[in-house]
Order: sequence, then structure tokens, then C-alpha cells
Amino acid sequence: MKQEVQELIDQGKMLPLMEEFYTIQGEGFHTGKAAYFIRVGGCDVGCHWCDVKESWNAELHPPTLADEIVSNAKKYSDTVVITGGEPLMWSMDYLTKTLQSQGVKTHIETSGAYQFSGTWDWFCLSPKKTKLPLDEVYEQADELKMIIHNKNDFKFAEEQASKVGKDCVLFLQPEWSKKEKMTPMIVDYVMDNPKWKVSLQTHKYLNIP
Ligand SMILES: C[S@@+](CC[C@H](N)C(=O)[O-])C[C@H]1O[C@@H](n2cnc3c(N)ncnc32)[C@H](O)[C@@H]1O
Ligand SMILES: Nc1nc2[nH]cc(C(=O)O)c2c(=O)[nH]1
Ligand code: SF4
Ligand SMILES: [Mg+2]
Repeated sequence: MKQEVQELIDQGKMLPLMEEFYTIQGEGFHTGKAAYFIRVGGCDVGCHWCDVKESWNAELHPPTLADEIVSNAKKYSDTVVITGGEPLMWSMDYLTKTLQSQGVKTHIETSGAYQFSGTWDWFCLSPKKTKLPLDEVYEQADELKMIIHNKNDFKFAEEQASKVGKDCVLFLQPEWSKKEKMTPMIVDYVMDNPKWKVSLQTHKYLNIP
């Protein structure tokens, strides 16, 4: 890669952009809210059930100027969701400051496995067993969204819930390929443990991005 491009990436002024789209937030606390999604490439957390494996190899996604991403995003929405891939693999400071300076709210979807950066109006933390969140990240979480793929994941969810702040909203979300089996178990679990809420990937039911 050219040195100038690498420098801009290091400064967070360029990011490997996989896709951007205006849709409805399908999951978690802000379900149902219109938002512009920015999907940044690169992830090595390695979830075997990941629903965007095409995002993993950052080299497949062209380095794109953050200023261009911002000027495009604000045409669509006053709320941007930055996801991936794993957005915290990259410095989010410049992108989020620029969005906020133009009156756009910044939301993130992250595993928390990389160094914290960015200024966030909403921080959704979705921890993974293969690469746990860094200690510094738990206190940032406005929302904890645990994916339930099998029964053992309830225990992991409780362990992770003990690490976030008391105002963090707690969600259990069925892993999509196991939803027929796990959703009824999540429903029972939430009725028995009402500090949790159910989150569904509603965009997949609606057949929207
Ligand atoms: C694709 S990830 C990208 C952001 C970040 N890498 C993360 O995992 O939080 C976006 C959200 O989708 C969730 N997710 C990914 N694959 C899923 C699946 N098969 N079923 C349910 N949720 C899934 C993740 O846990 C995360 O909350
Ligand atoms: N509609 C919609 N809502 C989402 N919420 C989180 C998503 C993600 O992939 O991060 C996502 C997504 O891909 N589409
Ligand atoms: S951390 Fe997120 S993007 Fe990375 S593999 Fe897991 S679900 Fe996919
Ligand atoms: Mg998704």
C-alpha cells in the first residue's frame, strides 16, 4: 500500500469501506429506527456463525476518505451506525468527531476486542468468546447484546453482564441459524431473568439490508 494511504488510515482519515446503506436498525435498543449504516472491513475475531464473513479481509475493501463517508451519510440520516467487520480495528476518532460536528449521531456495533476510540452517542457491545472485550471497553457500553448459539452461551452472557455498568441495557439475541431452537429458550430465560430483553434480527424478517 502507498505510504500516503497508510498514513491516512493510521490517522483514521481513511477507512476500508465495505458498504454503506440507509436502512432500519434491525437489532437491539434502537430497533426500528432509520439509520445510515457504514460497514468497515477487517475482523479477525473469527465467529464461526458470523453473518458477514465477506467483511473479514480488510484488503478486499477500498481505503475511502472519512470526509467522503461523512458528506454522503448526512444526506441520508441524522444517525449513523458504524459496524463491520470490527470497527475498533481502526481509529474512529476522526470519523466520529466529524460526524458529530455536522450534527449526526454516532452509534457503533462492536465486539470490543480492540482498543477503544471514537466519540459515541450509542455504544453497542457484543462480546465474543474467541476474543474478549478489552477491560477498558466494558464501561463504554450503553447496550450489551449477547448472541445465543447454544445453551452454554447463557452462562457466558451472565459473565459479561457482570462487567458492564449498571445502566447498560441487556439483550439476548438468537444466532440466526439456530433461531428455531434458541428463541424459545431465550423467551423462557428472559421471563425467568427479567433484567434481560429479547433482541431479534428484525431486518432479516423484513427482508431489508
Ligand atoms: C456482523 S457484527 C459487526 C460488528 C462487530 N464485529 C460485532 O460483532 O459486534 C454486527 C452484529 O451482528 C451480530 N451477529 C453476527 N452474526 C450473527 C448471527 N449469525 N446471528 C445473530 N447475530 C449475529 C454480532 O454479534 C453483532 O452484534
Ligand atoms: N438493518 C440492519 N440492522 C443491523 N444492526 C446491526 C447490524 C450489523 O450488521 O451490524 C445490522 C444490519 O446489517 N442491518
Ligand atoms: S466479531 Fe463481528 S464481524 Fe467479527 S466475526 Fe464476529 S460477528 Fe463477525
Ligand atoms: Mg448485520
